[in-house]
Amino acid sequence: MDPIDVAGLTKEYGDVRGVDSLSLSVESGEVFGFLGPNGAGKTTTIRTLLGLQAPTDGTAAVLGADVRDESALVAAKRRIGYLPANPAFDATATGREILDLHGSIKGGERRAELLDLFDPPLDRPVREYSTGNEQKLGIVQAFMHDPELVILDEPTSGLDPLMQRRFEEFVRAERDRGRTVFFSSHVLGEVRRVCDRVGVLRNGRLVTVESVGDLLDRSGKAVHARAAEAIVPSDVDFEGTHDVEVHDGDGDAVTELSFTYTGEVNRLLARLHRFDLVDLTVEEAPLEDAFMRFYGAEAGNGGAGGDRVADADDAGDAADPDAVPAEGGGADV
Ligand SMILES: Nc1ncnc2c1ncn2[C@@H]1O[C@H](COP(=O)(O)OP(=O)(O)OP(=O)(O)O)[C@@H](O)[C@H]1O
Repeated sequence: MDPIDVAGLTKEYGDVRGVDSLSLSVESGEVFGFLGPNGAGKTTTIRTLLGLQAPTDGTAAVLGADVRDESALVAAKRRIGYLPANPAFDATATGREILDLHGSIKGGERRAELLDLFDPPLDRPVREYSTGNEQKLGIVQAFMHDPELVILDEPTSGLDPLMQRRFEEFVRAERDRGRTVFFSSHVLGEVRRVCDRVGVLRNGRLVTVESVGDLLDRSGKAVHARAAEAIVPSDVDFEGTHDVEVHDGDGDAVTELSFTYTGEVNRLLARLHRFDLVDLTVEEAPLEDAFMRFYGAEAGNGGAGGDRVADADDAGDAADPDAVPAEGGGADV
């Protein structure tokens, strides 16, 4: 049985369908990215997988435990790490107290190692934490009991670039240790760097599941060339070229040329060989282009230079029942 197995999962909030007939399997030892525009149903799916809300229809199982079977799920969650979208830790507790509590419930054999990597200020109360420090505490909390499966809702939101990269490296190393990681994201760069497969959700429905490699192949190459001769778009109208743009060049170039190419690079070079080129770059096309096709019109704009495809709508999750409680009880974290 796969670590995450979902079939026909539907979650309705009154008239609103948060997730609609979702079927998905996440395989052991893979990093699976869960993407979609704001309101697509990512958090709904994740909270349902953790048993924090009951499905309206369909089935879902994590590490073999049916999410409707409370005792099986409580047992399975000891082997699962979870980071909610907005971790609502007890604001009066220090980071150390929160980790102590979590450790007493689930264990904490990797706590020191994780604190070396992600170093929240442990002796300060969480109410004094910045968003990024709270997120770092959440990451330590999610991984410190060395879970087999880790489910993360936008794990890098609020992290600075150094910490984001550290997190990516850490997740890749976890995958290499055979761990399974499922996380939602709006950040295409991290998805490309870390994930083996991605699923894209839109309006509660899964629109695609594919490997990142296949997505990149389909996205093609971004080609930029500068030529010392006049070139018109029809000159590069050969198989595999898309979105050709031609501009007047400056300096030693007469023409600046750019297009997307989906095909074999050797064939491209053979075709370009006849031009008097002064410069040529062939690089991976931005993944945004592929994702925008799936996201559709309602998606936000990734923006120049950025790799977020839609801004996270931090609506808040203050009443998150999965937050580590302040004191006593709360075995089901
Ligand atoms: N508690 C709730 N009550 C009513 N509607 C809800 C509730 N939670 C989510 N929804 C609705 O369900 C749909 C899916 O929301 P969800 O939060 O799962 O999306 P998301 O993909 O996580 O979005 P984001 O990227 O903005 O975090 C949205 O239409 C949302 O308004």
